[in-house]
Amino acid sequence: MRKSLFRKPGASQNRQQPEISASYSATAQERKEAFRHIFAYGKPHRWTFALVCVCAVLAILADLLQPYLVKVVIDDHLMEGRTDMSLLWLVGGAYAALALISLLFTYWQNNLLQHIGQNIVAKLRKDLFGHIQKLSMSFFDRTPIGSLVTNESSDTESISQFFTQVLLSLIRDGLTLVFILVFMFQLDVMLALYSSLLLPIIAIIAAVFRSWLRRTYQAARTQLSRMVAFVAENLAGMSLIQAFNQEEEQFKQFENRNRSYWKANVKEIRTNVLFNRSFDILGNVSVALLVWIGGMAVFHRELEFGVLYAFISYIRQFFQPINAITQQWNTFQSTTVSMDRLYRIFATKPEVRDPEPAQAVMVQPSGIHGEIAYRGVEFGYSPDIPVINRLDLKIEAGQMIGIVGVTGAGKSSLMSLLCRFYDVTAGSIEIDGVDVRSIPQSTLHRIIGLVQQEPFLYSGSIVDNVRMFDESYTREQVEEACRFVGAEPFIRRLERGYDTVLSERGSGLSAGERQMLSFARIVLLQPRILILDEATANLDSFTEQLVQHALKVVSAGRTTLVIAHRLSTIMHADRIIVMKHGDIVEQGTHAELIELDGYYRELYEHSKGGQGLEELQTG
Ligand SMILES: Nc1ncnc2c1ncn2[C@@H]1O[C@H](COP(=O)(O)OP(=O)(O)OP(=O)(O)O)[C@@H](O)[C@H]1O
Repeated sequence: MRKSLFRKPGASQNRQQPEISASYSATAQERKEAFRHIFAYGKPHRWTFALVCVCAVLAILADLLQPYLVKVVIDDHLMEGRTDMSLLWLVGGAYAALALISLLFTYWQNNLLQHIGQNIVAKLRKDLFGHIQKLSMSFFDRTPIGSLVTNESSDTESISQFFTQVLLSLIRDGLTLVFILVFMFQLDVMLALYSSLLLPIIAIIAAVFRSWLRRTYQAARTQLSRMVAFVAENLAGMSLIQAFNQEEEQFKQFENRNRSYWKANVKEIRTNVLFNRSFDILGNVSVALLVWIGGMAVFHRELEFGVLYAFISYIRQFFQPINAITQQWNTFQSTTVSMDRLYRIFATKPEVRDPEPAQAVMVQPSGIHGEIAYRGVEFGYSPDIPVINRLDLKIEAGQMIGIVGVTGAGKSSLMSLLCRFYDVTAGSIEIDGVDVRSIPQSTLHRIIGLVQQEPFLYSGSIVDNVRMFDESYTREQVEEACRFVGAEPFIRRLERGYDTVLSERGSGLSAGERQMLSFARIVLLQPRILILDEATANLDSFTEQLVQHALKVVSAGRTTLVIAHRLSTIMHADRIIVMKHGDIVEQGTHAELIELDGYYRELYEHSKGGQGLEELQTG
């Protein structure tokens, strides 16, 4: 059973909890919690992390020893005028071995790290999806689906980048810097001190660029999400755009967004290039100074030539890790935003919760009779706007009840409360005398079956859609259910019959056909209570007859509540409930209500007059 049945997309008035959006910024305490929560994902991999560190250290040492070896050859061999080749061969071999060691350990380090990253992201995605599935409808009311898709895809990916890139850079590049300084001081303290003067200059450049880089990065991300949101909305509403001939206007709007994104991207790239080039310039200036100062020292025989060579190599390598760490700053920025967002979802507790085991009433779905009682029920999506006002209603087991009322009267809300998509703010709802809040939700949702106004079909075969991918139901059972509700003739007409793969949301079928498949689901799942939000789409008279027949066979023997948009559906209901502004204003059979000459009759006459059809267009 899908929880989204009675959800009005974007209709939320519930603003008790802030929406989880890209612009959300966490408090220091929340950020700390977010870090702790996300770091916990790395904990099971701590030994692998340790191995990564070992690999990183070995690879760095192998890299940094190479200039040192050249220094040995220059100072101890060439400058000494020695002609014996054995040392040259030895050092050459050692150089090649170091290069190989560096390659191997870098490869292992990257492999291990990617393995950790993928494991973390897979677990995070799984946990997030599982958690989102348990959240209440109120959460989905205030959270755009697009942003949840982003959470599930790019936010989890950015967390993985944190473990694979940011952490690695901090470890590898941080260690490289330390080792380079150690090597330099070990070679010549004076030159090392001169070189250290670079550190404050580097720090100033990094600080200046840091905020600039962050701003341009964020601007580019904002423009990208604007463009993605625009495309998503447009694709979803393409039929409307075409029907209203809005393609050109929408294209212009897209072009504007596309251009803004392009501009922001170019700016970001330009800033990045400028930043990298500043380091390059600084690196070249440092080498020039080193050549000058060191050259003078070599000239005066105060410094060995090999040491100068090694220094020049080290100073060149010095900028690489600093550059890399600063580059990772952007990734780190987006990671913290993602961490905040994910943590906020994980910290959201379902508002509708299962009863504590001690208070739970363990009913058997098959043993339920289907008697329903609303007792003094009050409800509102936000505390200040009541939707249902102290409502009392008793429905006998096995009855068929029609619910009518103008749009916004509260019909769907009444049904959502029965399914516990939301909890009542006062009063209670009982099934066979048991408060629905005492029944575990998994049991409750097996007791109540839903047929939506726009039945949701998945991309998959007809068989899978009817059995909701639950393979404990056999194909024969599915076919029998479809035959039972009269859906078989139209299924047989499809090219691949029961194996026809439906496109997304079942768009290849008519509204009536989709409803018939929903009825088949009910026959298969056998809930004791059936809620039907009848399709408003004008069904052709043949399909309408089929749907009517299906409803008749499906509702037999179970308590059925029909939110009626067409009078023909509920004229023969045992009782019709007439709702207005969250209250039941009239109830009785069709004949009684017509006789009463009240609100129902008014609606009836109005619909007849307005449409010239025997329909009650209430929805
Ligand atoms: N998810 C929601 N968040 C906030 N308000 C909502 C939500 N769903 C419905 N409402 C509001 O609650 C009131 C009752 O809506 P409800 O959907 O129950 O009416 P309805 O009689 O079923 O209408 P319709 O026939 O159009 O489906 C309306 O004012 C509606 O705007």
